[in-house]
Amino acid sequence: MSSDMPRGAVRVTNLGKHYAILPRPLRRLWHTLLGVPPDASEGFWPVRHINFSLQPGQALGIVGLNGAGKSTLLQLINGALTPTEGRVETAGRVAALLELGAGFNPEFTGRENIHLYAAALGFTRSQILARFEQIVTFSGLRDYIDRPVKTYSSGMLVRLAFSVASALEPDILIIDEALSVGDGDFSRKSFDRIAAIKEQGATIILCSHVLYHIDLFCDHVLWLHEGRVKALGPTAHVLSAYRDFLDQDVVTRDGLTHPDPRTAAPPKSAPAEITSVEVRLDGVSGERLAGRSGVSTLTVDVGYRTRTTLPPPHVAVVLSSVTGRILASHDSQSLAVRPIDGRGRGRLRFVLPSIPLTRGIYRVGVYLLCERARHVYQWIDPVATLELEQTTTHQGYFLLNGHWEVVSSAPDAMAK
Ligand SMILES: Nc1ncnc2c1ncn2[C@@H]1O[C@H](COP(=O)(O)OP(=O)(O)OP(=O)(O)O)[C@@H](O)[C@H]1O
Repeated sequence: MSSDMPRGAVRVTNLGKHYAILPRPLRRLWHTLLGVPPDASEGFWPVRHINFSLQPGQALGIVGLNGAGKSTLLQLINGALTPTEGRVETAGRVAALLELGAGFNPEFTGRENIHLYAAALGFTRSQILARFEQIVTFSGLRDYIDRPVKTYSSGMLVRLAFSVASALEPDILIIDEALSVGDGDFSRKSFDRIAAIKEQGATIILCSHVLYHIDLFCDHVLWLHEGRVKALGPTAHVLSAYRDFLDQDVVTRDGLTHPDPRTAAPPKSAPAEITSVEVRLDGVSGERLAGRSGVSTLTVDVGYRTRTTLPPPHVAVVLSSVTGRILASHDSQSLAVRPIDGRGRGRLRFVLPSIPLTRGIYRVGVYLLCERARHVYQWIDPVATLELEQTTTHQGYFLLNGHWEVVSSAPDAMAK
């Protein structure tokens, strides 16, 4: 905690964490018996030379491949890990949702853990009691609150951890991916709460492989690569560079990370799911469709089912290159009404006339989103591939909706 910083501010200076690796048993014995610290060459730095600062109310996204050091960095910021070099300064109350249930004592009940967690953040007993009902209600764990948390499923732990962390008016909220582990309905509520906490002026640090969420919530992004800062800056700039990197790396990366699993089944308790998709190009339906650039009409019909108690969801159609880079998307937020029948079923159609893409192969993906288009219930990407032919010589991905005009037929003055 630093006194010269306003509440919600974060300052990270030359931060690094070193882990010793002592592969040979004899050397391990030597270090253990004599207490000799290993030198820096005998190990590795999961993160090093990290510098950034956040003003109150800023939202920083952290991206990077698996093993890039994201979780290590978040744990250092939260104080769960001690830096080997450099320092972290924070001002105000820091709440973190790191690994599943981190910070909970497994032997204690949910109720006891809520009290412990809140007390550690500086709340008095009466302040905790005033918030207790709200925490339990939000978590949906009333029937389990007096059971030891070691009996909770991973989804239940996430619910409890998020409910506590977010109810305690944090000045700084740190979230590590964990929300994707919760079930669909809870994730949906959680994203609304993060948005509300952000609107109240808290600083947010969010690590996620789902770039859509980073794009939605964060104004700045830090891209970690092999423990070092590869880029740090406004979201649009850094995400664009990171997406380029993922595109180039698509072959070697495959299977190592999961920023774009091509098809995501909804969790078992998903409140909404895609029930049917039909993609047509000039009236012909299928998974591999041929058409004409600037001429053909793309139609995508999406059927979905949702709980009748929920507001109707949104649907988005995403067009990507063959490497998976998103070129354009269009969601149903422009539709004021999205009727669902008595069983929660609905169907929407997206129509794209004179498809404005140049010659090439493109993927069509379909996404089902919550009513505010924050939480993704399910996506299928690709659902179809388009192969477009073109008679003109225009280059790039998009056909520009422009035209040429003759300004003058006089000879070019420069030629004189
Ligand atoms: N306690 C530890 N001892 C030794 N190495 C560790 C320890 N914790 C993490 N590491 C290593 O540090 C590196 C960074 O791990 P970290 O979990 O921070 O990456 P990450 O970017 O969060 O990855 P992911 O996206 O898979 O969660 C990895 O190589 C990991 O194996």
